Amino acid sequence: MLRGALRPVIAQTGRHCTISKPYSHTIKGKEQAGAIAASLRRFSQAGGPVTMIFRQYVVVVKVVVKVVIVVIVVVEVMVVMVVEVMVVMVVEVMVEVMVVVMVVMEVVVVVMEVVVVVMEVVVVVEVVKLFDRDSCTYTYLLADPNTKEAVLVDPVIELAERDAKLVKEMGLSLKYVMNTHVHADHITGSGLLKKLVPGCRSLISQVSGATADVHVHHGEVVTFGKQQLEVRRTPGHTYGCVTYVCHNEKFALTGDALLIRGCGRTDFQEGSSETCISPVHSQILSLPDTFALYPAHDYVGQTVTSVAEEKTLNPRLTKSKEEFITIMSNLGLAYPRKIDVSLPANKVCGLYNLPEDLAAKLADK
Ligand SMILES: N[C@@H](CCC(=O)N[C@@H](CSS)C(=O)NCC(=O)O)C(=O)O
Repeated sequence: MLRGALRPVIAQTGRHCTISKPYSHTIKGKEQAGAIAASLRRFSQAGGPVTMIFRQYVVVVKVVVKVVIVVIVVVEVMVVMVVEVMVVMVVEVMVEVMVVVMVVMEVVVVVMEVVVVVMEVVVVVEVVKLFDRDSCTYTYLLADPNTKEAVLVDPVIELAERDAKLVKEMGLSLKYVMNTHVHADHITGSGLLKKLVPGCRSLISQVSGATADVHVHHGEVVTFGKQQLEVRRTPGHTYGCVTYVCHNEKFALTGDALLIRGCGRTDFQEGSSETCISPVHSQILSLPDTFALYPAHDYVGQTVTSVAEEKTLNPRLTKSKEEFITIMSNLGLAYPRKIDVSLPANKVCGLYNLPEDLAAKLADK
């Protein structure tokens, strides 16, 4: 279609024909254009002043169109190439990033696996509970399974051989034989165990006033293998009472300062109901609720409690100081049967003024 292509035809008055306005026609194809051109040519030869420039005009338009098409094709090809190159580069970068992320994740997984294995191997403390039916005393054997180093807390002299046998059977290296306080109801096994298990050392708080190889103070840490027990003063039952806290494994050995649903009596050995309740709250019941609490005695068969339980259910320690003092002055407990032999013996790790059978046992070793 070449609509308007003849507009520039110049029309002037001729001899045979007058074209009074610009010729405007739609030409379809070369044949029609040729026919019109021929008729105009005849008209011109007849004297009509016609200038035919439409052919050139069509040629120019065709060339321009072809150039434009070529340019479009070239641009199209270039754009496709550039896009392809960019897509390839982006995909390559994404693949590389994903590879790096996967490598990092694998490293993190390996590190976490190592941490879990190390924690399993290092952090666990074996707690073995031993019981003396006569005095209702709990003795605790704590061991680091990694290094095999162990400590024995609150042993009873009559059962020292049982404890020494267990230590040997378990292949443990007994570092300390220790007490939470100077006991009034039984003679400690510390002295005899030092003989039965050579190399172990006796340990008690400085403020207890008892002799021992090692004296500890409030805030100090007792170590065995990779394990630690923090020493916390909890006076009240006796002046020298301490609690041993194992933060790693979230438990505490409370001695007689806190018993399950009760607490140690305060009517002898510099005991004091006035000073008892405050340290029990600040040093034991201030631990996280989930901490397990292991007492030195239980008279009704209970074995373990927790901070949460005792904070809410202990019938003595949940009371006000005044109510607590009243309760403690009315316990009506009988004087401990063995107090007269226990106290002097325990002042020297169970090595003084022993009953005949125990003295003989000790002499044999
Ligand atoms: N009957 C026992 C002694 C019982 C006793 O008095 N236990 C003490 C801890 S050992 S000194 C205690 O504090 N008890 C508190 C309680 O509420 O029971 C014996 O004769 O050995």
